Amino acid sequence: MRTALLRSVETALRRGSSSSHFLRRPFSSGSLPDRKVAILGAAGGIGQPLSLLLKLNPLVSSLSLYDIAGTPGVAADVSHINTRAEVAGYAGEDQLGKALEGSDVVIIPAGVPRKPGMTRDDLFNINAGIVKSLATAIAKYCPNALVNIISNPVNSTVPIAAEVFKKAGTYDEKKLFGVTTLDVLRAKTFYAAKAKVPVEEVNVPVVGGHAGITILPLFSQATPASNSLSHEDVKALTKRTQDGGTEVVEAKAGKGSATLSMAYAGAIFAEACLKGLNGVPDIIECSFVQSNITELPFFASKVRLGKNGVEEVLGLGPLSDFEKQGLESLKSELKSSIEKGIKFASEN
Ligand SMILES: NC(=O)c1ccc[n+]([C@@H]2O[C@H](COP(=O)([O-])OP(=O)(O)OC[C@H]3O[C@@H](n4cnc5c(N)ncnc54)[C@H](O)[C@@H]3O)[C@@H](O)[C@H]2O)c1
Ligand SMILES: O=C(O)C[C@H](O)C(=O)O
Repeated sequence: MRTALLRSVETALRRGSSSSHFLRRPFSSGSLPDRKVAILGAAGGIGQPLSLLLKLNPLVSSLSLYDIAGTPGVAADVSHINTRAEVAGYAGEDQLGKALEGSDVVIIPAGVPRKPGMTRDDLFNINAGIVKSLATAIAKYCPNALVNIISNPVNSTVPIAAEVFKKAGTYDEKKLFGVTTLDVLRAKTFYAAKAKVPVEEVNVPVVGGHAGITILPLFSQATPASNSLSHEDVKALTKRTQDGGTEVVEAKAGKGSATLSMAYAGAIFAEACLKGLNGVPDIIECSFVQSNITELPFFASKVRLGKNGVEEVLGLGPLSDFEKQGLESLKSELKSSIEKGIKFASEN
């Protein structure tokens, strides 16, 4: 019974990952290297299911769960699952250093989520300070870790972390990522339903940023290609992908934003980082990173992950006229969100 359940979870997880090795070996770690993953905000709506998914991942040997409160309970709970990762819970700022020391990957889902009617930028006033203080601790305790930022507004929180690391003298642009994987999952899911193709075979790059029109799915590059989609269909799919987060926020009616799908997306992206660190070739995911593929200093696109983090930021590829227009329209909002983050980090 347990085996059958685990098998179906593994199969689902494997299908979701474009790099397709998710949880292939749930119980045997073989000769896998030791890898410590820290989750900051681990007691939250995303943090808890993300902790569970990483506890199931054989690439993780040590799972460090940090939050301002509640993590001893989450850690005790997931630690009873009989998989490789040793779990430790840390609560409160005085334990943050211990939580971070020796981490290979740090994932940050700490901070407040949206309520209906809010934009992601409305979270800036609270979350900017949270990300800044967590980035300061990362610079001190695990400056070589790959950092995966989930906390919104991602278009600003990633530049904030970059500034903090620059000030601390630890910045390595290859190691800082804004997690945009959920945009990709949404684009894949919505496209598969409309184009009537098997969802597990679909790939769609999503570029730009992570808020409203800055989220730009490139359906002209979707595979398998579909010639049954009209221009109106592509416009509607684009809009639904851009509004995917809001769809969940409204459905949750004040109880927060995407948590379960985000945990899954975060687990896929963290696994891609771990595989890259472990030397697995051809690991490609979309992420919001320092970039020179446009004139903007940070931009989401496909990136190749490797032993040092970002090995290569891949270009946009051929765009349809509609996508070219979308790209031009997103630039001013994305630019000002990036500048807002940089300004905050340099003034505070
Ligand atoms: N990148 C994305 O695609 C994406 C998707 C969904 C949600 N998000 C964002 O993720 C964030 C978290 O969402 P959630 O639903 O899990 O929220 P939540 O309120 O359920 O959980 C947030 C957790 O962060 C903790 N926290 C607050 N300050 C902290 C600090 N200084 N150090 C450590 N932990 C701290 C809280 O105690 C809480 O447990 C939000 O900003 C949300 O907008 C991003
Ligand atoms: O929409 C939100 O506020 C959360 C997240 O950014 C998402 O895309 O689900």
